[in-house]
Amino acid sequence: MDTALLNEIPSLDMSDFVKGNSVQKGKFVADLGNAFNTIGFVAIKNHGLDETLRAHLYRSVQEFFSLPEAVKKKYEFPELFGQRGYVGKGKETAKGFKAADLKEFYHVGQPHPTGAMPENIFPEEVSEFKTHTLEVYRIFEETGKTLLKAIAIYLELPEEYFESRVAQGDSILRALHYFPIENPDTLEEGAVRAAAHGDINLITLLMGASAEGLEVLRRDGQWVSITALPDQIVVNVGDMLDRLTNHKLKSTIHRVVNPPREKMKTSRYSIPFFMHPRADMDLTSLESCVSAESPKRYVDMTAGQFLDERLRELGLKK
Ligand SMILES: O=C(O)CCC(=O)C(=O)O
Ligand SMILES: [Fe+2]
Repeated sequence: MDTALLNEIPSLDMSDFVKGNSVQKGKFVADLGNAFNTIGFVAIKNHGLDETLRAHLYRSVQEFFSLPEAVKKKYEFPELFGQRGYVGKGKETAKGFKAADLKEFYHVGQPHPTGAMPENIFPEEVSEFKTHTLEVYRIFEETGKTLLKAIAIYLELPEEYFESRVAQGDSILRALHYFPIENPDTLEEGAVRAAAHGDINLITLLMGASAEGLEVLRRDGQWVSITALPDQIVVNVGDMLDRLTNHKLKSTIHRVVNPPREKMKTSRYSIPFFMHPRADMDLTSLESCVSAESPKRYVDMTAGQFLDERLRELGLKK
């Protein structure tokens, strides 16, 4: 299967890996690796997050973003570099862009941090925000670990390779609100919901959003729209896994475009989970991924050093 130029991302069933026989498991590993080696994105079903919890989480998230600005700002702490709590409109600008993204978001991180990461902050006005976000965090941490096992096998590493590196890692659940665009004529030049970017982390797990808009940059330069079906999540490679594998697994550029004019005044909600390792994980490219045809591309760094660099580029850290 040549997945490089598909109009859609490949769709896989995680139960083939978790409960399947060795043939099904092997096929899952090969398909996942092949997709990550080409388009960098897959859709996954039987991922562990049930529909009721997803709906509840969206309800809590929408309730939070509907609060008055002054209340939301109580949860904004610039000294945490946007790593916990609320990050207001106009605060994050994609690497290499001038106009800030048209979004606001809320970050819930590792409930049991080991390194320098701060404790979580929860809004007291939304009674179930904490339980819903932490429950989804816990589930996606497990789903992420399962997928990293498949990735380890694909890379011919021990299946448990990532386990110690992501244990109590710095993953983040990001609840995003792309607010209504009241007057498209006064938008700053080039301002979009999320400008083209690669994710920082190892892998990203994205449950179905409330509206379309997500696009992925295919290797031939074409933007392809993707929508997760209700029973699927979208999973993509982030820059850290790209570095570790010397670009064998590809962190694919993606963006969220503004809606057509007649839908400008509607909100879009989306909730990605960014699977991060612990800050001390060494991202030096694996020797098996470096060769004469594929020379080493990246400077050696730990995950913590790389995150720090990226937070500065995003304008979240001075
Ligand atoms: O909102 C989406 O669908 C994607 C968001 C995204 O790419 C990100 O926050 O990194
Ligand atoms: Fe992203």
